[in-house]
Amino acid sequence: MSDKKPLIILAAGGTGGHVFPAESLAEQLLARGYRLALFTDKRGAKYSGVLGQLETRHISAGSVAGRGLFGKIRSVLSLGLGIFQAKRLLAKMEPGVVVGFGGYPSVPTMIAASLGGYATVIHEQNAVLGRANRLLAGKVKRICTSFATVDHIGSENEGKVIFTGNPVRQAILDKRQTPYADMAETINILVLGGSQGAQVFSDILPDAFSKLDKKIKSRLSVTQQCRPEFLDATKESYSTTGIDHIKLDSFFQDVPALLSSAHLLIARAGASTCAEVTTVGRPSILVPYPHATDDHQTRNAQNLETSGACKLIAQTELSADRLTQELNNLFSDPQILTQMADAAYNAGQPDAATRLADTVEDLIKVKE
Ligand SMILES: CC(=O)N[C@H]1[C@@H](OP(=O)(O)OP(=O)(O)OC[C@H]2O[C@@H](n3ccc(=O)[nH]c3=O)[C@H](O)[C@@H]2O)O[C@H](CO)[C@@H](O)[C@@H]1O
Repeated sequence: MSDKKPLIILAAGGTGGHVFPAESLAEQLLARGYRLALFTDKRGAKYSGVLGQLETRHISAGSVAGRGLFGKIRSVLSLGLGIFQAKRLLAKMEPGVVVGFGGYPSVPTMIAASLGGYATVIHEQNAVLGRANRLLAGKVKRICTSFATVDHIGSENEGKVIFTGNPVRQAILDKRQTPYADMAETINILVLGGSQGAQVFSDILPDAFSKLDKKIKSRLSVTQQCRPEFLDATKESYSTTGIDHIKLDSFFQDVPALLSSAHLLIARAGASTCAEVTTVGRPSILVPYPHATDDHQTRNAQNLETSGACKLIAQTELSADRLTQELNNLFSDPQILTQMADAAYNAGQPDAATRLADTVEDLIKVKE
């Protein structure tokens, strides 16, 4: 048998949520001496970081849920072409394992890989199996999950499930060592709305903060991500609140540092946000984006709520008064926040990338 380690193919593309875990796994596998290739669609052609350095093949892909009859026909044709392209490439490249990260760009490669009898793994970032992964679950060898409980896996697939967690970037992992800070003077509140920002936080938070008990309000320092089109209006709303320390931006580059110094995170419940707040171990109020596919953000947040790490407030129940009440309660007894911070830390999965890499490696060993 040759000493050369087998090639591993990563099938990923689309939004950051599907691409970040692929990046973390790539770093782990390269460090273990594996050769890697990336199969992605045209939109994923230009990745920075480690994925950008991999041998890359473009595979035709189309959303299975294409719109209208014409859209559906085009999607099916793109998918068919993608399966054909992937099948030929796989036969030529002979990978040891093929790993998919959800999203439609991964589907043709994963279908071709399972039809070809290759060892296959999918990783799911949310607490509900996404549509693409649902299509693949019955066909692959392993299903790696980011949460302890995940919907729509199907009882027939339970035996393949490995709870690895959702890998986060190294800068977030580095902050896991920083203890939750005492609120001696300033209370740092960080507000994040996912990668796009969330209008609801611009609409409600200035009012909610302005009504807080005076003793709490005078100590507040708020760092809030806003959608770019609401930056000016949000600034205006804060101008009458009497809160001196307000920092607004449409996207913060230093989330690891901001999260680490936060006493409370108020955020949407996207997969990476949930993974990051638990890795660092900070308490949170999560308001799931109500239109996420299959309401997966609510299920993500429920997983954290069950472990005592967050307070979940549905957007339909979110009002300035409700939030003021929650915040007054939380900040009047800092022990609650400390307990939530501990619970978040305990729910964190800092070894997610390692466990994902172990799962891939184990499949190679099984094959040998
Ligand atoms: C609206 C929507 O459907 N969002 C989905 C999208 O996540 P979406 O990308 O919206 O949200 P996530 O929470 O997964 O990721 C946000 C990322 O942006 C970073 N960040 C955020 C704000 C900022 O100012 N700076 C910054 O760096 C966060 O640290 C995090 O790493 O894909 C996820 C994974 O499938 C899903 O769980 C989400 O439901």
